[in-house]
Amino acid sequence: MNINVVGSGYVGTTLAACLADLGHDVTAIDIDEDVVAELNAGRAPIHEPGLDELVAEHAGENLRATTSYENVAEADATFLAIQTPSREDGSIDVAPLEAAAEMTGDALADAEDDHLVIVKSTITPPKIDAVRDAVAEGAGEAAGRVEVATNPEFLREGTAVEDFLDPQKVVFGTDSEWAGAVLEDIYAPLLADHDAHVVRTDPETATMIKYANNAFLATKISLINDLGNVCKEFGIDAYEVADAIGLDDRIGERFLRSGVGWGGSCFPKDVAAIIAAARESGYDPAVLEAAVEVNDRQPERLLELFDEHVDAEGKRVAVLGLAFKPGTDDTRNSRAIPVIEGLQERGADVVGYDPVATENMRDRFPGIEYVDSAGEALEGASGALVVTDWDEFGALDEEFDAMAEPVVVDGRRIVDRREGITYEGLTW
Ligand SMILES: NC(=O)c1ccc[n+]([C@@H]2O[C@H](COP(=O)([O-])OP(=O)(O)OC[C@H]3O[C@@H](n4cnc5c(N)ncnc54)[C@H](O)[C@@H]3O)[C@@H](O)[C@H]2O)c1
Ligand SMILES: O=c1ccn([C@@H]2O[C@H](COP(=O)(O)OP(=O)(O)O[C@H]3O[C@H](CO)[C@@H](O)[C@H](O)[C@H]3O)[C@@H](O)[C@H]2O)c(=O)[nH]1
Repeated sequence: MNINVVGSGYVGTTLAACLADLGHDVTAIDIDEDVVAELNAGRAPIHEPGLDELVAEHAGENLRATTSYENVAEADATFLAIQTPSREDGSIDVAPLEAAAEMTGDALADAEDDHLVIVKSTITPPKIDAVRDAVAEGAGEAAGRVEVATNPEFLREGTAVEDFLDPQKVVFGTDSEWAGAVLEDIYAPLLADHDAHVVRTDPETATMIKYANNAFLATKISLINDLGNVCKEFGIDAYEVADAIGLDDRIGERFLRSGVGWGGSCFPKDVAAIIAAARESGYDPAVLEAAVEVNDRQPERLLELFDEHVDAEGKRVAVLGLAFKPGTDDTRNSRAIPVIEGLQERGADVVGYDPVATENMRDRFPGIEYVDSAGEALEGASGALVVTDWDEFGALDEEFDAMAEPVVVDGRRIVDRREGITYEGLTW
């Protein structure tokens, strides 16, 4: 099929490259000229394992990028994978998505053929009408049928390609059999090879499934963090407890790693958005509000543990890990942000290290020192705070010997306790 993907960020690039890999003819549209140039040069504009290879394989063949909406109508369907950032009150800002929807609609004004516009972005159920209106405004009385569907995305950063190509479930939110059939056709090459569950529902329910999914997982982590904090009070290892409760398959072993909390572009934004949407409708989701509160407290707890060992004022302090999780260069809502802020408030000279996320963090904190290895960060440091569970931190050993004060406060249980360092885990 001939498919457009509007927006070439984390989701859009993965989607475009994977659809090309499934044999579709894909046009990626982005307003950012640099992103378009990267894609056309055969490089992924973001760091994601396996993505560079897919883009390199398909660019110039069945994957091309452009800043123009001119040929949108030539495709069978257009995915919208545009950012939906948080506003001050936690609700999502759909203005960029609406703008893209309107531009897509404009491009469909003269369309003779039917065209399905598919919202990949994460939006709360009440916002779907805004996208429908924006598309309809542009498309007007197009000769062909133009409809809006939702198809939320469940990929995780760091394993995006793998998750997209081997999903546990795909969710089709459609208003008509025709729209459902278009989505079935798009996903047919993928579903032929994988026994993923296919959930067929209406557009609003589909987006609620996405929010419920993320809210549940984020709350699961906050719950294990809350329990982990209790464990720490009692001198009990929260990981031993988590491993044991995870054996109960009603609980499940995954997403039970306690530590400095959840960050990233999705959990914080999505939990805030569903809370804001619920409140707007008159309901206060108390458990979700508590999940956010626990999450906000974890970085402060990490810093308080650090205070017990080191007076950071005027000292060089290492922050190991800047990305919100390993495997990505994404620093959006990384727990490293409140940790660095807390260290700065304490008057520390912060030195940060991350294998891939330095440049993104530099935009947020241009004034701190960044180094090229964990060893360099530890050299002369009075303490280290571990924020991201990159495997390489687990292999650190004699690097700790070069520290001025060998204190390690580990927010991810990745560093091994060893002789010569004072080791403190957040919940163990
Ligand atoms: N990042 C994830 O892991 C993930 C996973 C599932 C769902 N989501 C959701 O998917 C959506 C996109 O997230 P993302 O992380 O890929 O965002 P992103 O910010 O990385 O990418 C958005 C892209 O859209 C482009 N863009 C903005 N306006 C445009 C326009 N009018 N026309 C063309 N391009 C335009 C931007 O230049 C940017 O490249 C969000 O709603 C997010 O919540 C994200
Ligand atoms: O046991 C755990 C698991 C995760 N995390 C943290 O939780 C955050 C999110 O991790 P993860 O879910 O692996 O990454 P994301 O890429 O943010 O993926 C989530 O958000 C995406 C965007 O909506 C969804 O598509 C995915 O299904 C959902 O897992 C990170 O800060 C992790 O460090 C923990 O603290 N403990």
